[in-house]
Amino acid sequence: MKRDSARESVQSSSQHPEVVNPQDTCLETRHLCLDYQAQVGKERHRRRALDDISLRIARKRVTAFIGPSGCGKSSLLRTFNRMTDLDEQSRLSGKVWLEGEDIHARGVDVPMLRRRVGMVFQTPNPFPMSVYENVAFGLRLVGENNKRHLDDKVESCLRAAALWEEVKDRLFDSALGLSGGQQQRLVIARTLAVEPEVLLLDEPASALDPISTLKIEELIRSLRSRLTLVIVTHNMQQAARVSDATAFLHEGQLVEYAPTDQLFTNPRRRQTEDYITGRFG
Ligand SMILES: Nc1ncnc2c1ncn2[C@@H]1O[C@H](COP(=O)(O)OP(=O)(O)OP(=O)(O)O)[C@@H](O)[C@H]1O
Repeated sequence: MKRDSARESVQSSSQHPEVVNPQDTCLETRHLCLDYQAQVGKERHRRRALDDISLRIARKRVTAFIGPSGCGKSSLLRTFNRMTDLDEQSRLSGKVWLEGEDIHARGVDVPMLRRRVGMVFQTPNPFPMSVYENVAFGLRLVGENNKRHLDDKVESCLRAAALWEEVKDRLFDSALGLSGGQQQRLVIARTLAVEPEVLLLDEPASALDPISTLKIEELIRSLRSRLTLVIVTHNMQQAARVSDATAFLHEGQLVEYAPTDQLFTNPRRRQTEDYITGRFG
């Protein structure tokens, strides 16, 4: 399909009402573009990482972003808690709403936004302190020092992250002594402690062995009763296993967005089909 015609048809369906109803929407982007400065030899050029992305993310569901390397998956994820602000050279245009609130509106408290929209990265990054203190960290930061409350919260977050049984006898040991998979679940427990509404997961299992990966996938499924999850993954089987809706991106554009079973069994666009059948990417 010619790029222009593909783009036109994508844009005409870019609100994707069939995927997510307005009343079920947690996050929404409209005409979102992200440009950054690329260094080419001695010169700097503006490049586009996200090109006119409009989509809705359903509340208390798992949404996956898939696509070839460099297509903009992580950039899109990072716009949801304004992590893209950290690159002062990049420019964002368009809108992002969280529960109907414009996250770029004047006066938005960005640290509070990042509490509401937590993030977990590819490489587990526990703090160099005990398992207990990792989970209690965010709570202490907001002034919670009551030991009973902290104990209860640490336990409930470790249970929610499916880690309690494995660490209950070593709560005061260093978190750095846990396996990679346990560290990643600990990071998720730490993020849950401040009660985010959204959890962004950027390739959360790609550094883990298959059994740890399975545990993370089970955890993701179990957390959707509690919050909204958005996952970036290179692994299409993983997207198919864990997500309710999947967005396929290519060269910064949203090519197709559909319920996951539909996207993988009956993709509407040729580019999606080529990607999921391994013809490119
Ligand atoms: N601030 C930036 N500076 C330099 N390049 C950037 C910046 N932001 C995005 N890019 C580029 O934009 C493109 C999209 O990047 P992004 O990390 O979002 O892709 P991705 O789909 O997540 O890739 P991967 O699967 O390899 O992680 C890449 O070519 C990346 O190098």
